[in-house]
Amino acid sequence: MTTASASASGPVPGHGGRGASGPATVTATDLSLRFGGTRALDGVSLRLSHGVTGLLGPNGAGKTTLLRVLATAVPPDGGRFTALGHDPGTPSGRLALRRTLGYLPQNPGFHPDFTAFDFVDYVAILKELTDRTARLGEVRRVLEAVDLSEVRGKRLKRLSGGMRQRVALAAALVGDPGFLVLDEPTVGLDPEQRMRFRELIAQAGEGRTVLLSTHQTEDVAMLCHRVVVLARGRVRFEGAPAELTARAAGRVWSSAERDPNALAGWRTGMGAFRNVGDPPKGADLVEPTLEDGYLLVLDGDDAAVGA
Ligand SMILES: Nc1ncnc2c1ncn2[C@@H]1O[C@H](COP(=O)(O)OP(=O)(O)OP(=O)(O)O)[C@@H](O)[C@H]1O
Repeated sequence: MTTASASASGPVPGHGGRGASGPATVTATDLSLRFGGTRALDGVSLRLSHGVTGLLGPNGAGKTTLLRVLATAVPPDGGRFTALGHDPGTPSGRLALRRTLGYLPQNPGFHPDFTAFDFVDYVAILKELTDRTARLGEVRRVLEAVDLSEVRGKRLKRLSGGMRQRVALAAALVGDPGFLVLDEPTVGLDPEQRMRFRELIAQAGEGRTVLLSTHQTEDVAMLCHRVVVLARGRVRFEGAPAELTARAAGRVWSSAERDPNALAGWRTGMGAFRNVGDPPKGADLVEPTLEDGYLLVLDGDDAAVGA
């Protein structure tokens, strides 16, 4: 298995097999989970393979809940899934899966007085790396992989938000997991940090199954070989990013005023309105983006929230 040990500089790689879809490594069937009257997951079925799959969806779509289920943090009420050949429905399968899982939760819960090294070492201990020499070597390796060797002795409260996100990624990479679950890891990063982070995730996706939840359609366009769109606890789309973009072919147009018949419309930096939906006759059609396809896959209400 390739590890994420390359330098963090340079462009985001179009890593091997980006457009391909290999054999399924994670298969979920009809997953459901309710919180009181809320159906956070309402019959989610999907298949993941090696490489980075993006998970898009508006606020409250169920993304974090799905990631928590797949990371075995919470059991589903219904349905099942297998990951890397393990069935978390059984105690032994759950333990085996946890041993090969890397999870970057939405709020990693850092102890601010830990140094970067101590935090990752603490995670390594929790991940049962019992041989001290091997464990410390692994901590150094993952901190090097995310380009943080130089600040490993700094307390977390003294690191920037972007550095802390990289510490969280390093913690998720401990033990070379086969399945990496990342919940909005690029949130709050500035554009340069986001590019560096995307490269790290792309590297992590080589030879691994990575599921990445994000609100950034550019994250998906730049590093994912597959994309799943979730809304109201259901899968609305599963396929290649180019297929999602293609959904908007002939359905995006520019106009001087907002088109009231458009499903969604917004003013661009150039002052014109960009509309998605069913264009009127003679509309000034423009090239679609993945975001347009995403908005079209969500219907009216969801699109308003998801934009
Ligand atoms: N522990 C909980 N108790 C009650 N309701 C919950 C709980 N966790 C999630 N929910 C509800 O389940 C639904 C899905 O929430 P979830 O956090 O999975 O969405 P999300 O797509 O990750 O949203 P966001 O993009 O805002 O992070 C929401 O309606 C949320 O309020």
